[in-house]
Amino acid sequence: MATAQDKMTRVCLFLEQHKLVPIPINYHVAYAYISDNHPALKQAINGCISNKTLLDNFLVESWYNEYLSFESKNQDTLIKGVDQVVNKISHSTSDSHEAVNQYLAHLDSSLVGINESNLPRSRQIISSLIDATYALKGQQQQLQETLLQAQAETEKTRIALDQLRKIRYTDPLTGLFQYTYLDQKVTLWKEQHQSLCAITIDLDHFNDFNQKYGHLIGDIVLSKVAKKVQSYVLESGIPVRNKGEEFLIVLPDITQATANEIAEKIRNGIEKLRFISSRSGKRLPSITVSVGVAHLPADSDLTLLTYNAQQAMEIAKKRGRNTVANFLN
Ligand SMILES: Nc1nc2c(ncn2[C@@H]2O[C@H](COP(=O)(O)OP(=O)(O)OP(=O)(O)O)[C@@H](O)[C@H]2O)c(=O)[nH]1
Repeated sequence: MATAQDKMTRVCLFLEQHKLVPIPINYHVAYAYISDNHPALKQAINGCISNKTLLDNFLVESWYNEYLSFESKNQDTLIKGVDQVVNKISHSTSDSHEAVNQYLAHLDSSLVGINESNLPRSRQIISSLIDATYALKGQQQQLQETLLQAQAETEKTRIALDQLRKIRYTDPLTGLFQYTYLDQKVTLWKEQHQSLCAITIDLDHFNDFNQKYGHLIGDIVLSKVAKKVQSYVLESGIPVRNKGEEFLIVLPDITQATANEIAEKIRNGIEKLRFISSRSGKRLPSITVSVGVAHLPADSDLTLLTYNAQQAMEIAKKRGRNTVANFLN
C-alpha cells in the first residue's frame, strides 16, 4: 500500500504533469485520483487524459463538485428529507380535512333524526355522534403528532443547512471563512451603522519559502498562520482568507488604536511561531507578516475598506516588512 508520503509525491507529479496550480481543490481531486477509491472520478479523468483534453482549474472544480463535494451530496439528501416531511404533512392535512367534512356531514344528518318523541332513537344518534367526535379527536391528535415530527425534522434540517453553509463559505486549507461570507456579515454591520476596522496580513517572501521548502510545507505553514490569526480575533470580528497568502480581518465598532494593538499582537504572535520539518526534524525559518490597518466610519464600503487596508500593508512591505502600518488618508 502506498504510504502517505508516496501518495503526496504522486499527487505533486500529477499536478506538475498537467500544469495544475497547487490550490486546495486541485490537491483534493488529484489525491482522490491517486488514491484510487473513486472509480467514477478516475474514469472521468482517464477519459480526458486519453482524449488529450487539457485539464484546467474549471474542469477539476467540476469534478470536485460532481464526485467529491460533500456539500452537493448532502444537499440532495436534505432536499429529499424536506420533501418527505412536506408530503407527510400534506397527506395528514388532507386526511384531517376529509375527517372534519365527514364529521360535519354526519352532524347534519344526525340533527335531523333527533326527536323528543323518540328518545331511544335520539340516544342512539347522540351516542354515534360521541363516537364520531372521539374519532375526529384521534385524527387531530395524529395531525398534531405529524406536525411535531415535522418540527423536529425541520430543526434537524436547519442545523444541517447551517453546517453546509459553513462548509460552503469556509476555505478548505485554513478553515477560515472566505471573503464572500465577510461580505454578507459587513452588510449586516452596515445596517446597524457600525464603524469598521480592517487588518490585512500578508506573509513576507512566501514565494521564496515555497520555492525552498515546497508547496506542501507552504500549505501547512499557511494553515498554522491562519490559526494564529484566528486566535487573536475570537468573537470580536471575522478573519478570512482573502487570497492566496493574504488574510483579512474586519472588526466592527472598535477604534483604530485597538485595531493597531490587535495587529501588533498578530504580527508578534506569527513571528514567534516555530515550524519543525516532520521529515528532517530540522527547524524551518520563522515566518513574518506585513500588516496594514484601516478604519472607516459607519456606512462605509467593504471594497474601499479592504483596499485601504491593503494599501497600508503595502506601506509595511516598503518599510522593510514584519511591521504594522496604518492607512494614511
Ligand atoms: N503553499 C501555498 N502557497 C501559496 C498559496 N497561495 C498563494 N501561495 C504562494 O504565495 C506566494 C506569493 O508570492 P508573492 O506574491 O511574490 O509574494 P511574496 O513572495 O510573499 O513576497 P512579498 O509579499 O513581497 O513579501 C506565491 O509563491 C504563491 O504560490 C497556497 O495556498 N499554498
